[in-house]
Amino acid sequence: MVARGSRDDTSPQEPCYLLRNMTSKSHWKLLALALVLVVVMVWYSISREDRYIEFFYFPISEKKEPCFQGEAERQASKIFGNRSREQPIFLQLKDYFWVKTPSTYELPFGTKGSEDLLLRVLAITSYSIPESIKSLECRRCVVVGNGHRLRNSSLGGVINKYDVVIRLNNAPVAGYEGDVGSKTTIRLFYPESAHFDPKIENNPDTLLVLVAFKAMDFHWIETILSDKKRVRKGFWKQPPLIWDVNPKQVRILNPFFMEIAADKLLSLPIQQPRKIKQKPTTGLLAITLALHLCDLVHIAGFGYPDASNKKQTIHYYEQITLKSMAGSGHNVSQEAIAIKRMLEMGAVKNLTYF
Ligand SMILES: CC(=O)N[C@H]1[C@H]([C@H](O)[C@H](O)CO)O[C@](OP(=O)(O)OC[C@H]2O[C@@H](n3ccc(N)nc3=O)[C@H](O)[C@@H]2O)(C(=O)O)C[C@@H]1O
Ligand SMILES: CC(=O)N[C@@H]1[C@@H](O)[C@H](O[C@@H]2O[C@H](CO)[C@H](O)[C@H](O)[C@H]2O)[C@@H](CO)O[C@H]1O
Repeated sequence: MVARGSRDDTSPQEPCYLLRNMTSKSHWKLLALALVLVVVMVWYSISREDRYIEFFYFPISEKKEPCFQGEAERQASKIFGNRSREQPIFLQLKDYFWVKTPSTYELPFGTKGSEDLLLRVLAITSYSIPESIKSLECRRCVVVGNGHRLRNSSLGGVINKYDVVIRLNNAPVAGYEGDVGSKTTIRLFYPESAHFDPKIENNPDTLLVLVAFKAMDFHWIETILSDKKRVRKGFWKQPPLIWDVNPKQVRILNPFFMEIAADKLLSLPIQQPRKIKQKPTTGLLAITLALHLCDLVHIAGFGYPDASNKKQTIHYYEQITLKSMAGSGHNVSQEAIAIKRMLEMGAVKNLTYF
């Protein structure tokens, strides 16, 4: 006989049994709900950490990638056509002084209307490709984007092994060597992005390549290099007033590369109404340049977070979000498509993920 009140003393019809049955059912429901909540929270935190699209990941190998002379050029001609073969990488004085090279477009896609200011800059800077690059049998290049994906990547050693390391804007090296390396062969910049100490963030022989967006950009570099009276107006952000660089290391990027990046990679109209000024990012421009300068092109640190990911920081070196880019004239989703296309066709390879 079982005593009253013990575990087995209720029959299914009794209210006590029903109550206990209900409680155990709601326990399961609660448990299931908690599980769903945990799954959602894990998924959310992973997606916030910017690690969720790992397509086209290119695992790093210790061996040097085989390099085939002319390979990037072959790929470039598929994307950009053959017209780019005759184009110099950097603008030359002779083309603006002895011959008045006509340009179809205004800056940033051409030099039309900015020739006089440009001439003054070309007279004090240089245009040659350094012997250290020219003499290479095969040019292995890496374009280092400023993306957050480089943070804690430990790619520094791998990046330093390339013959040519291309960096962008004010992306720092000092303090981030383990993730981004310390070698800088070429750095692309414009006045508003020149807020870096050229001596600390570059190597003694780094080429500083000006990407001109407006005639004032030529004027700024002239005042800096010739120590003339600085101009403060006409920039969307005050450029540095002192910038300690050797003019012989400064180059002016041929705006032709901006034109083909806009046209062939993003299908942007080159002649746009004054108000709508859409343009490729400096990173996409650098990839375009690399495909014309190098034999092998790898990229690292490219890729923006999803537009809905409002809190994800975009740079490896500072805490800013996609919001900072509103009004900058870039279409990052269109650029992602262009980069994926280049990855798929094997024109470039990615050291981070995309
Ligand atoms: C406020 C603003 O205008 N920001 C622009 C900044 C800013 O002017 C400079 O950093 C100087 O301070 O410059 C830009 O770009 P930014 O200097 O941020 O980055 C350089 C290039 O790296 C690639 N990138 C960056 C971050 C990220 N999450 N994914 C990436 O793929 C891009 O290809 C990018 O071009 C620029 O010049 O393109 C584009 C940005 O729009
Ligand atoms: C007309 C004008 O100066 N527009 C400015 C844009 O060029 C500038 O974009 C920035 O212009 C740069 C060139 O100067 C680069 O292209 C950079 O990628 C891009 O973000 C934005 C920045 O927030 O401010 C506007 O007022």
